[in-house]
Amino acid sequence: MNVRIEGVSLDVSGRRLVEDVTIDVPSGSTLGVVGPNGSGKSTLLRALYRELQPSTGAVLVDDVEVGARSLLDHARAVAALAQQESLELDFTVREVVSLGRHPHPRHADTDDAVIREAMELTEVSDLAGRSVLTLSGGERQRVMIARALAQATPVLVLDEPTNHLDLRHQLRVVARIAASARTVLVALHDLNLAVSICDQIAVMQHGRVVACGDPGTVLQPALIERVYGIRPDLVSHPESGRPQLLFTPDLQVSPDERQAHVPS
Ligand SMILES: Nc1ncnc2c1ncn2[C@@H]1O[C@H](COP(=O)(O)OP(=O)(O)OP(=O)(O)O)[C@@H](O)[C@H]1O
Repeated sequence: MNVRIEGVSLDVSGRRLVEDVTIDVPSGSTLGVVGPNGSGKSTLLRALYRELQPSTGAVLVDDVEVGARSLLDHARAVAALAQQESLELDFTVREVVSLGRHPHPRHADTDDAVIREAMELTEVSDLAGRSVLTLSGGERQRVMIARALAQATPVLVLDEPTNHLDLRHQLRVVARIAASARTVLVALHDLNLAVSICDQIAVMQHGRVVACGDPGTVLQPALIERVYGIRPDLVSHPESGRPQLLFTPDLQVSPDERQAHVPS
């Protein structure tokens, strides 16, 4: 299913947080949404999973406005991992993942196979019988991703799925989801991961998309410096030839700033 975000503006509590965003996400492709803290990534994605209604414009999934579908039909089309999912119930990992099957008619064999596959991809099968209340941050995050996968939707919205994930899971889990047949919209902070796994990247700043397109073309040092205030060096990956960004930490601290951080 394709996704089209068409002239979308979003207001929350009387404040415009996203302004006039238009992006086409072809069926089966992955869109990375990047940008500094507070640039509007989560707010934009919330319109995809119907937590926010556009003030102007429309979000279309498979050419149908998301608000025009019944909640059940929407849940069969779009699954989402929000940034702050609470998990306070004393459920086992398998029970939480199986919640993803809720929008579908019960079919034990299919449900088992889809749940098993989701748990394998996110590498939580070994945790199946554990209470989610006992999990580490990264383990919980992988369970929440597995729940979204178990919903088996053609469109997947992931808001910072790499939160809490270690290097292996950042590189394996999220990359494998992006490579799947699903249409994926994913907010990411790691620009090198975005370059590696996304078909196109939208860069947000102050609620607007300031650049969108092929990752290698969009993520140029000058644009990154303008948006983030940090200038990276651009190199080619020695094996894939893909562009990679090298960042140098800003270690220059003035004596005054250094003093300000010392507790008295
Ligand atoms: N309910 C709200 N009321 C008022 N302002 C809000 C509300 N929710 C978000 N904002 C503001 O909207 C802006 C965009 O927030 P959003 O969460 O979309 O940013 P983000 O790009 O996802 O940031 P981050 O990288 O920190 O997750 C921020 O300035 C935020 O403070």
